[in-house]
Amino acid sequence: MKITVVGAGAVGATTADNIIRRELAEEVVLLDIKEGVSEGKSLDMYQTAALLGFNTRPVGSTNDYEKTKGSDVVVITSGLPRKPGMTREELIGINAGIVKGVTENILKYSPKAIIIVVSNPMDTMTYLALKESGINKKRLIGMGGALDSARFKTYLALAMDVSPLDIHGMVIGGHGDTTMIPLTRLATYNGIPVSRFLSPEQLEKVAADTMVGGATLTKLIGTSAWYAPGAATLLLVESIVRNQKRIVPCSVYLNGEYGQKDICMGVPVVLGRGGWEKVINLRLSDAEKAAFEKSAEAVRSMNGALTL
Ligand SMILES: NC(=O)C1=CN([C@@H]2O[C@H](COP(=O)(O)OP(=O)(O)OC[C@H]3O[C@@H](n4cnc5c(N)ncnc54)[C@H](O)[C@@H]3O)[C@@H](O)[C@H]2O)C=CC1
Ligand SMILES: O=C([O-])CC(=O)C(=O)O
Repeated sequence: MKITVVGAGAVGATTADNIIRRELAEEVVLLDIKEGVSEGKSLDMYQTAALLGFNTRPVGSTNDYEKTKGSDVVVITSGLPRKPGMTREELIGINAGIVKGVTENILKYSPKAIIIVVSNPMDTMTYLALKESGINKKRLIGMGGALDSARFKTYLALAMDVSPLDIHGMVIGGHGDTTMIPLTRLATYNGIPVSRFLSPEQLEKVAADTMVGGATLTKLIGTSAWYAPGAATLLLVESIVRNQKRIVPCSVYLNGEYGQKDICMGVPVVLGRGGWEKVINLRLSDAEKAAFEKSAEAVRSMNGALTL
């Protein structure tokens, strides 16, 4: 097994570090355009092997795609992160060019790779990568819902003062401050609806905090988050590589599912060795359906800004 992570910045390096610690591959290639950075970070990570006890080999590459040859899974994190006060959507101008170029280069050397897109605005970048590459839709997966769901569970756990491990919940829709849909009605505390423990006002606050989860961290840190994004990306990679068939909300190409066509946005999918293997159809309430439609409209209008 060989995995490549493009972009050795905050999210890319954290993702690679998580992957090597879990020994998900023999080799993990970290590629960046900045001279020496991916080589340096890979060597730094490898120096933890003797301390932490793993055998995966991280390899750095300054924009040399030959080194990525034959990768089974590729994670694309290259691109600008937002600054406080910005939306993810404002990154489209620069990141579209980066994601397009990176996808082309990756597929030249790893034509069979499963590609996970992290760069923002993620739903539109996933759509772009799919349209430009023409690869099988099941091999293109956008990471957003895994992170948003982790934030949702964290805020629920904090409000209830319980362990996040006992909370189940999902966020679907677009990965944007106003487009994500925390499914409060379906969230449970080990199978018990969370509405038994929190008031409607408390649940509304949890949902609102979840939606601006990324913006809150960007304001605090000065750039966007990386620990939870790196861990959420690991969840996708692990389910694929180990064929775990986990259900994870991911941005995938919809062709009629959830009433949407020709769009990538977040829905629960089963992840295994084939990529996203099937969409899980939730029975949404009328209000949730309306929120999904509104979210799709916003994502679609962002996609309209692409020159395909
Ligand atoms: N989908 C999600 O849930 C999340 C998405 N993101 C997005 O991920 C992206 C990366 O964020 P950070 O790692 O914090 O940014 P960063 O600035 O720390 O790292 C980005 C890296 O990409 C590299 N890069 C730029 N152009 C490249 C190219 N053509 N080829 C290879 N490498 C290139 C840069 O040199 C830099 O090292 C941003 O677009 C951010 O908005 C971040 C967190 C969560
Ligand atoms: O907030 C951002 O711009 C980065 C991101 O997508 C997230 O952390 O959810």
